[in-house]
Amino acid sequence: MSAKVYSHAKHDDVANAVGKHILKIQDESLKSSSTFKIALSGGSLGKVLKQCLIDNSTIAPNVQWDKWEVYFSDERLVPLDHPDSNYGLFNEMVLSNLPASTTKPKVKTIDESLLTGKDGQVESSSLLKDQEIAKSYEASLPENAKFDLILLGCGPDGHTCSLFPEHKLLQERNEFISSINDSPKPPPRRITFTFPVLERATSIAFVAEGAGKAPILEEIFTNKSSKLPSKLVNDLDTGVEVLWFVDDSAIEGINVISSKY
Ligand SMILES: O=C1O[C@H](COP(=O)(O)O)[C@@H](O)[C@H](O)[C@H]1O
Repeated sequence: MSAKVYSHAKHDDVANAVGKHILKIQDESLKSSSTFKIALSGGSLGKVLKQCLIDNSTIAPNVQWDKWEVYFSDERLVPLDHPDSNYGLFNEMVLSNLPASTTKPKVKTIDESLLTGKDGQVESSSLLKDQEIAKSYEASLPENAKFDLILLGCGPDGHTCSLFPEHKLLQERNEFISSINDSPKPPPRRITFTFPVLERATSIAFVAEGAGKAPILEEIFTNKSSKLPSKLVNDLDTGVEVLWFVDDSAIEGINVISSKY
């Protein structure tokens, strides 16, 4: 299945399209399950999520928050209230803006207690500690690490989750969640979904906006032999649907077929 690209001129329309897709997969998933299992990313996605899930008066009332199980496709190994935390971003943008009467979703975060030493201070990097955090997060994943929807970002270097170009984690086949302590983008200590999790998903949706993303999108969509992590997601042949939600500036001048969602 090849990746489909949905492009809109304005940021608001991109956010609206992302929101419509989330509702579509939510509704389909809830026909056969009591919960909707979604994984989120950090970075620029936070703003998009606020716009579609909180501010959009057509979409917001149809989000069945009480049935959502929220995970993170990658997480930075920092306290949950640290500005670098992907959970922290989601909390700031979305959770903290939910009306008080709304039943909150179940949100699976890293076990923050594993970050700190006996004195309560965040411990400096330790491979074993980071592996323990990854194992503990893996234990909280849905059965068979199967997600209904995974929302991804694409960094200007083509990374997605915390899977970076040419990093050995691109080959990981034994773990669903791996730790990385040499992330080229700060902070260096993170945990991340691996390809076996991405392969099992029902739907994967990238969100990438701005002219700054155009050079990397050009490589992803026009260089057939590229091994960039986001391109490897496009190439998955496990039946997972892969969609891209972009603005026109992110694909300007690129030979890629796009439509409106
Ligand atoms: O470090 C990260 O970066 C990617 C891409 O972020 P963006 O701001 O360029 O959209 C993000 O998807 C990932 O979750 C995050 O940890």
